[in-house]
Amino acid sequence: MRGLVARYNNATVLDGIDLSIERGEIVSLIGPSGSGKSTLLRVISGLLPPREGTVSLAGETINYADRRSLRRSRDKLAIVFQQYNLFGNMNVLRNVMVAPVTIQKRDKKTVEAEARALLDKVGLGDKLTSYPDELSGGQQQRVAIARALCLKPDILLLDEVTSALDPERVGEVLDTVKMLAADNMTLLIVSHEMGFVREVSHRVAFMADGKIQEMGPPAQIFGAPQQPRTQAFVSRILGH
Ligand SMILES: Nc1ncnc2c1ncn2[C@@H]1O[C@H](COP(=O)(O)OP(=O)(O)OP(=O)(O)O)[C@@H](O)[C@H]1O
Repeated sequence: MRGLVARYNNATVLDGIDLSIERGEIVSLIGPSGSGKSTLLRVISGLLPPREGTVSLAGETINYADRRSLRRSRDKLAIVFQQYNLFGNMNVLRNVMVAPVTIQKRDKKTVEAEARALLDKVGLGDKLTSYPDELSGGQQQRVAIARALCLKPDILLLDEVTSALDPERVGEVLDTVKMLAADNMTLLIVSHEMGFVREVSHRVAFMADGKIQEMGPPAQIFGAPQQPRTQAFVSRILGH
């Protein structure tokens, strides 16, 4: 990402974001409420077109005004939201299979085998025929993660995936993400779970006022932050 600027109406929410992520790298965005973390994920995934700047994925600059370019980028990146947005009228297996089969036009049998394997992996192999409203929030979120992975993205964007969960359900979803990390998945994570961020990230970016104020390995950001604003933020959260 280079020089990314985003605005809602006239309010500048991203104010020149430069960030590059290597294949297999796990980068987390932290920062105060309203600093633009979720907006950055929305811009990357094409939900909010950038006003300025560029995003390139595996060497190709995404043209957000061009549907074909956007389609190609959507084959390479997937996003999981705080609200899992599963299709209520489809069972778990169908939820995971529908986009690869209908949008990516992949072979149904192959997709089904992959979907079953992914659901097994996230611990839901016995829930294939359940409907979303028969599952807990944590289980639904794990289905949403399996659904995103079934698209075979190069990078997975995770937007506060545990924020809507009861505290006792947070751990199971974080464990699922840790499993992806162990598989060398490329991840861009927005999370308020600082212990998790510290454990799983290769680099952490501290955002405030629509800018990356400081970026470094977790040991730097949490242990020896360089910028006064990072210091203030970290000492406030560690104080809690
Ligand atoms: N749809 C929208 N319309 C107008 N303004 C918006 C919209 N979504 C977000 N904003 C504003 O953009 C700014 C950044 O919001 P964003 O959700 O990216 O912050 P965040 O860092 O993810 O915050 P949080 O940690 O609370 O989720 C905020 O000031 C917010 O009020």
